[in-house]
Amino acid sequence: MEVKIRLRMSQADAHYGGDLVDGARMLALFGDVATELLIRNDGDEGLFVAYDEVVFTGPVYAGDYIEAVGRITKVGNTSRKMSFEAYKVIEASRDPECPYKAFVLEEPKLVTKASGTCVVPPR
Ligand SMILES: C[C@H](N)CC(=O)SCCNC(=O)CCNC(=O)[C@H](O)C(C)(C)COP(=O)(O)OP(=O)(O)OC[C@H]1O[C@@H](n2cnc3c(N)ncnc32)[C@H](O)[C@@H]1OP(=O)(O)O
Repeated sequence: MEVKIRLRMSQADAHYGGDLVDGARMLALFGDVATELLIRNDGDEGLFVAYDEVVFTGPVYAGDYIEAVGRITKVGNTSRKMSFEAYKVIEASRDPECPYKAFVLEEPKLVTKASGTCVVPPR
């Protein structure tokens, strides 16, 4: 089972110079993907206990469209190990002369990957 969320990074998501979005924003998306995976798999929102890897592979800017995907990779007693990727699928213009231009990417760009573990109540 795979869960996918797609959304546009708004001006309110810009946190650093040049409208760069905080990397933690991608982790917030992964938290929502994890929650949906747990609801579908276990009927419970669960709790995120730990990430064992987070890699930011490309910048995200206000106006970019991001797809966050995740899946459960290992089922324990109460633990559910998961992997996640975030892809940029539409890129906002970085040209101040053409601020409304945007580009559909032929190939989605991997911007963040991660893996971690959530915990659900025992069955
Ligand atoms: C996804 C959510 N809907 C949204 C969120 O992100 S919630 C926000 C952030 N998370 C929290 O606020 C949770 C805070 N943590 C807790 O409340 C507790 O740590 C916990 C309830 C999540 C776990 O309690 P704890 O007593 O630590 O757990 P254990 O009984 O020791 O272990 C339970 C299973 O989890 C495995 N495990 C524990 N720690 C780790 C770790 N660091 N890395 C990987 N796995 C871990 C442990 O092995 C148990 O697995 P099994 O039951 O044997 O399968």
